This record gives sequence, structure tokens and C-alpha cells, in this order.
Amino acid sequence: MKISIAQGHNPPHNINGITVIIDVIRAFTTSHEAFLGGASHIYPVSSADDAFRLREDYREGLLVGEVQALPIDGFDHGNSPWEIRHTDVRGRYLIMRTTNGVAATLRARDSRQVLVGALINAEATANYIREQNPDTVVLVASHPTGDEDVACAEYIRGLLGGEGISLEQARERTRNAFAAKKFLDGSHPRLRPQDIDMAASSAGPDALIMGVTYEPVPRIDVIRRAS
Ligand SMILES: O=C(O)[C@H](CS(=O)(=O)O)OP(=O)(O)O
Ligand SMILES: [Mg+2]
Repeated sequence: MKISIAQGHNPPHNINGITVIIDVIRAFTTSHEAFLGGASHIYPVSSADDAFRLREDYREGLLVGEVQALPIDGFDHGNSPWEIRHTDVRGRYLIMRTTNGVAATLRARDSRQVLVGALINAEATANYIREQNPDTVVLVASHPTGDEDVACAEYIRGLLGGEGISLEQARERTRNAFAAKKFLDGSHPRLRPQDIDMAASSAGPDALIMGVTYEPVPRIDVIRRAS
């Protein structure tokens, strides 16, 4: 298995392999929390306007997301795992716009399979990849310059048998990442330190595996509930 780490919003081609789009702060921590709470699926979209347009067809959708980390006017929730934990999402689907994780996911089609993940489901995702045993694995740290997604990618690479770091190191790098700072310094009431606590958590081998399909519209589903 050849494992590589890429960074940013343009995942490389990986026609015969598995690509994992990683977003620890916060898109896929929020997504995992939504699925834990009973959400059925998620439609990732690239802009607030696309989200409003999609809701004209998918009228039951909960609009979730951010621009510059802040909640979007007219949306139901921010890109916040803590907010989603405190919302009844049972049987609901989300329409989600985020700056990094969702943007990279929408550009990752040239892959046999696309997964999305964060530290919360890193171990379970690595176990799933080991079972599938693809020729190539591309781990995409979606924040173009931040450290939290790279740390998660290095943790997963280690679990897959490559050079890696410990879970504790990945958690520490998440807490110290510059993207985390605005949640920890009290700068805005909707940017909560609890989001970083949740982003730096791991649900171990029983976390949910999240996969992406692209037709007829991009969509994220749970593809496996336990390892
Ligand atoms: O809302 C978020 O947490 C981020 C934006 S930032 O990195 O915190 O500025 O969006 P995401 O797509 O979840 O990385
Ligand atoms: Mg991020």
C-alpha cells in the first residue's frame, strides 16, 4: 500500500485508490457528530448561495456551515460539532458549506473511493482502509496551511504501517493549531472552546466511517457503523 499525504483543496488523482479528505477543525468532526445524532446524510455544497438553491429542491435540509468560521445568515447552524450535539437531527439531512473540508471533498472525484474523516474517526477509518487494502491511499489535509489536518494524516499513516505520530501528539497539535486559537480566546460567542475539545477527541475503533458519492449530487453517508 503506497500512502501519500497531500494538503489543500485540490486532491491529486488517485484513480485506483482510496482518498481520505481530512478536516479536524471542524467540518468532519461536525459531520460525525451529526451522524451520531441520527442525521441521515449530508449534501456538501461550495457556497451559501448553492446551499439556499439546493434547499429549494431538498426542502427538509438543515443548513449548516460557516464563512471565515462564523455562522452564515439564514443558516440553521454554524459548522459546530457542539451545536449539532445540542440539536435534534434525527432523520434529518444536512446541506453543508465549509471553507476547507467541504471544498476539498467537492474536488476529489478522481478516486476509486472517497472517504471523509477527522481525528474522531481516524482509527476506525484506518481500520477500514486496511481491510480494503487498496494499492494507493491519499490522505488530504484539507486546511491549506494549518497543522491539525496534517497531524491527523500522519496519525492515520502510522496506523496504516507508515511513518506516524501518536494519538496524543495529534490531539496536542490540534489544540495548538492556529485555526484553534479563535475558539479558545473567547473572541466570538459562537466560536466555542468545546468545538476544539470535540475536534481533539477520538471515538476509537467504533467510530463511524463516512464516504462520499458524487451522482446525482455530491453526498456524504455513513458507510459503516462499527469496525
Ligand atoms: O469553520 C471551520 O472550522 C473552518 C474554517 S477555519 O479553519 O476555522 O477558519 O472550516 P473547515 O472547512 O471546517 O476547515
Ligand atoms: Mg478545517
